[in-house]
Order: sequence, then structure tokens, then C-alpha cells
Amino acid sequence: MEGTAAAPAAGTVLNALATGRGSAFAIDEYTTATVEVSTDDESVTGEVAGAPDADTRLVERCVEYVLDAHGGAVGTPPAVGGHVRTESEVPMASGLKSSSAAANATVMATLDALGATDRMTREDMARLGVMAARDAGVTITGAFDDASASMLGGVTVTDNDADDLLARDEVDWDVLVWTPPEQSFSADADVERCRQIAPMARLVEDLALDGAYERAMTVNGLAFCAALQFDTEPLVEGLRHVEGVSLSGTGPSFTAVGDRDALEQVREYWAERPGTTLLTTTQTEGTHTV
Ligand SMILES: Nc1ncnc2c1ncn2[C@@H]1O[C@H](COP(=O)(O)OP(=O)(O)O)[C@@H](O)[C@H]1O
Ligand SMILES: O=C(O)C1=C[C@@H](OP(=O)(O)O)[C@@H](O)[C@H](O)C1
Repeated sequence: MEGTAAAPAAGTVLNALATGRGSAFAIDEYTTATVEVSTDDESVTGEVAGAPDADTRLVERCVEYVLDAHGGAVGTPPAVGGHVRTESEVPMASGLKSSSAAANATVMATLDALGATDRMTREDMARLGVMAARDAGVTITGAFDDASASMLGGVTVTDNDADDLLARDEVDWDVLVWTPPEQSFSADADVERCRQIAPMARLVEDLALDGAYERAMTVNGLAFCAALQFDTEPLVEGLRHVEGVSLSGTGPSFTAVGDRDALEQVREYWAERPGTTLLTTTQTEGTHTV
């Protein structure tokens, strides 16, 4: 029994490391998971296409959680083990929510393999991936902001302490992403410095809950570049042409949002920097079976 699902990456409106409240928006770049479940082999294994040394504990834990909850729900005999393989357009540990996309795709693909996608709401599928991310140690707050944006599509605002969805909205932006060649694992972020800018994070939250996402993400970008010691110059370059520009997550990627012509101009600055630039769009459908 095999199932496949694709989950979008996301960019940041509000990084949750300061207050536990975060906001993110889905973008049209995907991680795909294919899961084969077994009724006799109890092992759960994982692989990442093109990255033989990648840490597969997150996606294996996702398969285990779904099998525990629903392995016996549909077929007899029950599914007791499985193998997951992910393929990704999303660079790992670059601030573009590769972990949330991998978890969401794996949870939904496992349910698909069991013929059980109607047994959980999509919000709860995202919560299961968050539990797995906490177990695997790849997150600070659980990152329900990123997980919910990737699972539901559009923009979400969340309370990551309670895994509570405070708001969801749909936006239609072009999105420019600059990804420097370095990696920055969320689990290694300087949380103490982030907490010191909590008053700014609360302002960003108010703006996001009022629907002023672009202004919100720009304030987020200035505040978190300061806290996490990233260069603010990419933000200043972006603000010449668009209203929304930020460091994404704990970096090192930056995103800018607006219309295509303006983003083409920003791309000229960002393309001078090491790494890659990508023009994409927001995504409203969220995670889906393939
Ligand atoms: N395609 C994938 N397949 C399996 N696990 C993945 C995949 N992408 C990311 N991960 C997991 O997520 C971790 C990176 O998470 P994180 O540091 O939060 O980066 P990001 O900001 O991209 O989410 C990786 O070490 C790995 O455990
Ligand atoms: O681990 C976490 O709790 C978080 C990591 C950050 O994202 P990245 O994983 O993209 O760095 C941040 O934006 C998010 O709000 C919470």
C-alpha cells in the first residue's frame, strides 16, 4: 500500500522565537513524500532523495505517529511499519520551512497509503507533524505557524505554545526568495536574543492580525536581522521597490513580496549576492495528495 503527498514551503511574516506567536505564508515550491506501509515488517525507515546523509528521524516519527493512530483503522491485518522517501525543491535549513513541508507531506502520504485521509482534519495532520518535529529536536517552538501555513495554504497566524490557529487568510502575491549558500538550523538559533525583541514581535503580531502582512513582515525582518545578527542591507534594497521584505525564519533566506515588476527590480540587487534567487508565488491550496 503506497501513498504520496506534496506540501508547500513557506516564508515568514512573524518569527515565533520571540513570543511563541508566529505567522507564515505558503509558497509554490514543494516537498513530496511517498510512503509504503507494511503489514508484516515493523520497521520504519526513511530516505531523502539526493541526500544520503540527511537526518530522517522527523519523517520516520511522522510515519510512526500515523501508524499508531490509524494503522489498524482500515485494513486487516493492520499496517505496522513503513518506508518514507522525500524529494524536495526546498533547500534544507534555509528558513523556508523544509521541515514543516517534509512532515506535512509525510503525514498525509501515510494516511493516503492507509486509505485514511478522511480520518483527520488537516489542522490535526499539521499538529501531528509538529509533535514529530518536537520529538526529532528540529524545532524550538514546534513551529505550528509554518506547519499550518504549509498544510492549509495562504497566510496563518498561530500561538505555537498551544498549537492554536488564530487566523488564516488568502493572499495573492508574487514572491522573490534569495537563498545564500549557508545553512542555519532552527534548533541552533539564539533564542535568548530573540526574546529580547518581544515588544517588536508583539507589534508584528498586531499588524498581522489586522491583515497588514507586508508591513508586519518588514518590521519582523528588521527586528530579527538585528537579533540573529544578519545583514539588514537586503531589506533596504527590497524596500526601494516593495513594502514586504523579511528574513525568513531563522535565515539565511530572505523573501520579498509584491508584484512581479517590482520583484524583478529587487532581484537585480539580490542576484549580485552569493547563492540563488527564485521568483515564485503564494500558494493557497496547502498540502495535497498526488
Ligand atoms: N526533505 C526532507 N526529508 C526529511 N527530513 C527533512 C527534509 N527537509 C528537512 N528535513 C528535516 O528538517 C531539518 C531542518 O529543519 P530546520 O532547521 O527547521 O530548517 P527549515 O527552516 O528548512 O525548516 C532537517 O535536519 C531534517 O531533519
Ligand atoms: O523552530 C521554531 O520553532 C521556529 C523556527 C523558525 O523557522 P525556520 O525553521 O524556518 O528557521 C521560525 O520562523 C518559526 O516561527 C519557529
